Amino acid sequence: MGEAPAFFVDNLQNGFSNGFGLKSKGFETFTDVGDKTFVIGGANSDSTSSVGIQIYDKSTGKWVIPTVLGTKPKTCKGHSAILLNEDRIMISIRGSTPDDCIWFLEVDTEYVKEQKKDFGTEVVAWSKGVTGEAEKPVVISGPSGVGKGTLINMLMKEFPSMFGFSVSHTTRAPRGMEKNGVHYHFTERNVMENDIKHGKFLEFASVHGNLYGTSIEAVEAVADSGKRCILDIDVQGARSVRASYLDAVFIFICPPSMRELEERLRARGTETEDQILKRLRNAEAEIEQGESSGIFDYILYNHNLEECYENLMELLGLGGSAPIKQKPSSKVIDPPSNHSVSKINNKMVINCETKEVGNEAKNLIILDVSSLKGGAPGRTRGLNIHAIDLFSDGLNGIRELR
Ligand SMILES: Nc1ncnc2c1ncn2[C@@H]1O[C@H](COP(=O)(O)OP(=O)(O)OP(=O)(O)O)[C@@H](O)[C@H]1O
Ligand SMILES: Nc1nc2c(ncn2[C@@H]2O[C@H](COP(=O)(O)O)[C@@H](O)[C@H]2O)c(=O)[nH]1
Repeated sequence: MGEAPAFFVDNLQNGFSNGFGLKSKGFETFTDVGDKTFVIGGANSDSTSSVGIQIYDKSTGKWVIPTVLGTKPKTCKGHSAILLNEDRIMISIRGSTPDDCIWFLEVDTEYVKEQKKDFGTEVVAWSKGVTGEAEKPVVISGPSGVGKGTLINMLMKEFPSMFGFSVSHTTRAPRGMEKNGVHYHFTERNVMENDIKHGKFLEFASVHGNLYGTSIEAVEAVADSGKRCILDIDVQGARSVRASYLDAVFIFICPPSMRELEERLRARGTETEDQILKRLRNAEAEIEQGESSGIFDYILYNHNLEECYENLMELLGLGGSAPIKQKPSSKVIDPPSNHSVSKINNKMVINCETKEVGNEAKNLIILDVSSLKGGAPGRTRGLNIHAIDLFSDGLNGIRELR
């Protein structure tokens, strides 16, 4: 398979000779993939934002700074790197928090290949490794004023440990009671457009004259918390999500009539007359698409709120006695700063040695990577983690971490 060895570069100081003519700022790893060497850490990092990446192309003898996509790890005080399946590098971050220590840098996955075509540059993409799998997100769409927010609030109130809301970005101004980061991330248009350009959004659309969008991070953060993600987005957004990597359930909420919709919008009292008229004009096209476009798995009619809520719960498998959701156990994996990594078939072995007076202990963390799912630009899920404690007198115990 031509696996590259795990490299460790400890305590490198400025200006060390690394054989590449690369000025080191410390903590780089070098991973060969074909005729490219991926240098991770130090040299290209701007010290505050993230771990830097440079590529040395052996066939041309040139350095390339790639376009870097996905959620990036924060600057770290060292890491180890090992190549997985010739298309991604697994990185374990030293001395990191338990839920932040395994990362993947995709260098030749399908996603990266596609992005290379779009950008016309070298591209690499980060994703964070997490254990377990996420439940299918639920996309809820429907015309403005139909009652989407009301239904979602009821669901979140009744099942707070089960559902989490995907907080969208928008360029519209906050309404009276709306809080930044809770109801929306209220954003300047140029900032949002720049983030869209850099691939941070799962979908976005111009809705009633403002820009709205779901960031990849908003959806993944809910899944990370062990909850099922709910998205409240318009029909254009639902179409984009349908075409994306995200496997979701799509529900369209329909009003009993246009007249009733108008009454609800007016009674809510949050829009100006012009805005109400604009929303009502858009509603007609949205209802037509919601009912006929094939985007949606289910249509719910919100005539009577309680009935509609019952039907929504039924669809989500919460009818009758709802299952009690157990929070997934926290993933206790926290490699110390002096760990090393090696690869045996589909298992990554992180070797964490601790030397105390009179007691030499070896702690092996085994990462089974045979069932990885997802990946950049979201998360790499399905890591399976076990820890083995070896003491000087031999095998002491195996702890199942999940
Ligand atoms: N079945 C119903 N019968 C009567 N009023 C309802 C019903 N469902 C919701 N409403 C009311 O209609 C108004 C609009 O509801 P809501 O704000 O939830 O709509 P929305 O679809 O989230 O709108 P937007 O897309 O603009 O955010 C609210 O005042 C809400 O209380
Ligand atoms: N495509 C997206 N549509 C979104 C998103 N967040 C909200 N919305 C939709 O916008 C309208 C108006 O919302 P309002 O809060 O201004 O009343 C509504 O239909 C929402 O569903 C998003 O991230 N993407």
